[in-house]
Amino acid sequence: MTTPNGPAEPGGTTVAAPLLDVSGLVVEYRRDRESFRAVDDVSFSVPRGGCVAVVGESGSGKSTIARALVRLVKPSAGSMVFDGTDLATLPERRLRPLRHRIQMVFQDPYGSLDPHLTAEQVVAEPMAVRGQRDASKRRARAAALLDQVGLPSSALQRKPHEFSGGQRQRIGIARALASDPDLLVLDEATSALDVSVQAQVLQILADLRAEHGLTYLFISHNLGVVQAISDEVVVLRKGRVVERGTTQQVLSEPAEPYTRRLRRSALEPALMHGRKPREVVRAVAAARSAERTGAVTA
Ligand SMILES: Nc1ncnc2c1ncn2[C@@H]1O[C@H](COP(=O)(O)OP(=O)(O)OP(=O)(O)O)[C@@H](O)[C@H]1O
Repeated sequence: MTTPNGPAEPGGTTVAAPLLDVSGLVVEYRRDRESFRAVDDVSFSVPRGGCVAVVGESGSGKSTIARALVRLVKPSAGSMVFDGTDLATLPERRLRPLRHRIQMVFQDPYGSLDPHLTAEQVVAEPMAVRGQRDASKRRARAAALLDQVGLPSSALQRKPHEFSGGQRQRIGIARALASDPDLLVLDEATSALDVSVQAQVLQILADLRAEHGLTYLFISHNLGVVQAISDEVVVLRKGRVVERGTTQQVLSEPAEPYTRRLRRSALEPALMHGRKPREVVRAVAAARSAERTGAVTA
């Protein structure tokens, strides 16, 4: 028997269906007239309100999974069931009403913000697209969202080039929230930021998740950052999942040599459980700096 939330277990308890269930996903690109599998039989699921990280070296297929989810590329096999609907095979016209529910936040906020619009207009735009005709309501909500990501009201009339990288990323997050998404796909969303700013943005993301019950798919090559934000980790290598589990388990006792290598490059001293995002990110920075200067870290 199933319920709207998922199958009922014997004894009457309900197992909540994941918000996103990716199964046997294959994405191929054409290269030199041949087909190349960038994502090869990948399966994982993201619980409602959870944060699952996809980690792996450059070229392992992380962004391709994100692109497939918003159908910038079409999978050649497998399913991506989002809240009961398989996005992999859905015709475009049926996909359209779902699009606002999955929002991407990219690495380079500058490239994705219209330079001619003010911060307020950038954040208000998705509301107009979704049919909010009342400009004063759009403006009020944009101001509230920018406030939630820690930008002052004096920021409302400024244009993207007048902001720092971290502030621009906050605007990108506020804009994503303006669509009322269920799932945020964060593709290296903090990678371009310096460490203390990265910590602030991670803290904002953690707070927003707690407050709004948002669900995150967090794509990153940085295990320190992943440890700060995610509950579960999927480790990708050459398009295939090599390991998965809770963040604590995978990062503290990686089963695969590949994951151990990734972990070493993220610097083990920084892997300290139970710490707040900003503490972990600072520890990563301190360890990196110590490594550069040859100092020994505890
Ligand atoms: N449009 C494309 N056409 C052909 N090959 C592509 C295309 N986009 C990505 N690839 C290849 O697919 C593989 C996976 O790329 P992808 O960008 O998903 O990796 P990634 O793990 O996100 O890497 P990075 O961390 O460097 O962004 C790589 O070998 C890449 O060169």
